[in-house]
Amino acid sequence: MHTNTREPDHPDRIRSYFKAEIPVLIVVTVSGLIYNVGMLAGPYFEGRLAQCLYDIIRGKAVLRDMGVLAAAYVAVIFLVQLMRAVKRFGVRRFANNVSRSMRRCLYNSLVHASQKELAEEGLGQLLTKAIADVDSCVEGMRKFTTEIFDTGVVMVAYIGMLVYYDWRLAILSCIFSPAAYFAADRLKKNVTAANAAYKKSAASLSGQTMDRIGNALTYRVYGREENRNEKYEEALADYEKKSAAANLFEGSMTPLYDAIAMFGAVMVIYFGARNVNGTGWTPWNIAAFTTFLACFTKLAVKASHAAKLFNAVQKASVSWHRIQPLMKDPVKDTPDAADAPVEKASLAFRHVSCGYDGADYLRDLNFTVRPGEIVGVTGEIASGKSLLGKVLIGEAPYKGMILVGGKDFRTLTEEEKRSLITWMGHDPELLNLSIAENVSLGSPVDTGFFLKMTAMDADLEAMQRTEHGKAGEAGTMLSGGQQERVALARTLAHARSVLILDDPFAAVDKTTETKILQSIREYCGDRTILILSHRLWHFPEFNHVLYLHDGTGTFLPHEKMLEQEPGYRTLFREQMKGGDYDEKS
Ligand SMILES: Nc1ncnc2c1ncn2[C@@H]1O[C@H](COP(=O)(O)OP(=O)(O)OP(=O)(O)O)[C@@H](O)[C@H]1O
Repeated sequence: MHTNTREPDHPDRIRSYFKAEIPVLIVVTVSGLIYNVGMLAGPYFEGRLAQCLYDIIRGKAVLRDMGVLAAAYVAVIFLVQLMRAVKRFGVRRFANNVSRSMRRCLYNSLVHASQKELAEEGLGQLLTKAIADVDSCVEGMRKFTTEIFDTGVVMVAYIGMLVYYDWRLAILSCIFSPAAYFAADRLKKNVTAANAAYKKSAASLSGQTMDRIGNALTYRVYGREENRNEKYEEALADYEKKSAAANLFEGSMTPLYDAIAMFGAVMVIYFGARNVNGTGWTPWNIAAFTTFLACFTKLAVKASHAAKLFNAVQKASVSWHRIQPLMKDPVKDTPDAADAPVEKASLAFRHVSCGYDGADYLRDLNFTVRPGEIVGVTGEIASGKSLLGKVLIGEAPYKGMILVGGKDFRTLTEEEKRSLITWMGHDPELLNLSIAENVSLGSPVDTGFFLKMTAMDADLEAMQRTEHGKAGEAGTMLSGGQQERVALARTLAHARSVLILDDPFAAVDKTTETKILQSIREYCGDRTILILSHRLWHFPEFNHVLYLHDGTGTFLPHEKMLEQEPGYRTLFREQMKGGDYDEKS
């Protein structure tokens, strides 16, 4: 959708969101001031009308005076209400714009969050919680902006009016509002706690829902549906309970504040009557009494809103603190990488150690791969092949030094990393688009060429489909091997200087593997290539082998590796006997 809104300069600062909306906030301020100061017209005219009626009865005024007063009243109220509509529209617009900015920021942040982070928290939970927090934060900002005028400005105006009429009675009658505030403050902890519990429960419920949908087949096949249903019902019951508690707290606050604040009304009626009788602090007529009482009643109602505002701001600030770490400057996509020239870049590891959660799974890796070279990386299961790839896309931490094209990897920006390194992981991550769109990702590339490179052209022909056919949700309209080859075509279509392919041939037969590898060699002539694989068929043709074992790596040409590393020798010989390969070729 087209929008004129400015994005906040610092998405992690709440002030920035207000700053980005200054034009809208100016409209809100002007209309808000007119509306709220205009609210005094009500009590003022009501007082004047009551006085006029009294004067008519006593013969001191005529009906026409009443008519003029009433007409002026209606005109002023019309203007005031018009300003109210303008202000409301402005505040809504402000809230919508902020919500859009925050959601965009959140989406960007989640898209760029590390796989590890997402896997640990659970995407469903993270998303639901974060969206609920954005909503509650924006709602707090909206209420704050509204109430600054509808409550703040108008309360000051009403208090000014009360002081003007009788300052002593003003103090006496208003003392009850702070008491309502005090009650609000005492209760805010409960409101916050009930809300936090409600959000946690909502997140857990959506996690369970996603789990139930995503793993439906597994539950059915293994007869665990009943079990899951029970868990789901439990989560649902918990959600209902927490949601009711949160709503109850919020809903019961306002009547309580109103009741406390209304005590002041008793003071106004008692001491006001004395003023009219001439025995109070200030001599009053009927108009003064009516205006004072009307002002006071409106003030009391506003005071209860102030307590509500307090709760909304409190709730918003709790939510804001939770989402603030996700509100980062948006990571910009690289300008079409498929178009940018690919520079030759070597890859060098110098005393690199890496792992997860502070542990070094691999230690002291040292090797250099030059442009045009292919290195086969292998090792036993869970030896750290994928870890090596993850390090090179910034998904796993490392110590030591990695040089890409002579530049320290650590000092590269996200954009620079993406313009140098292309990675293909285990999960094809196909989008629910056409096969061709999955390859191009919007870049003007010859998708047919890359699909041919990965031998997908023959499959499409056999299926009597074209590259413009759908890949299905997460690629489910294709077989596992086909999904992998579409993902490989995508990687090749966007290949930069360094290409890391993590198990690219896991689901293809030997003939196809040979054919694809041949195409890669021809197309990727000057690129630096790392093939992480446990299939060693083509390793003798590679420039070097990196054999991962015992928490470190040996880097040698294949023949030397066979001589020096008995583990590698065994792996290779086992496979050459045909044990690990299908023998379709
Ligand atoms: N996100 C993670 N957090 C913590 N440990 C992890 C994580 N991912 C992998 N590991 C562990 O790191 C080790 C290396 O895993 P990795 O996937 O790199 O091995 P691999 O050689 O590619 O395995 P395979 O041959 O099965 O593909 C394993 O012990 C694994 O359990």
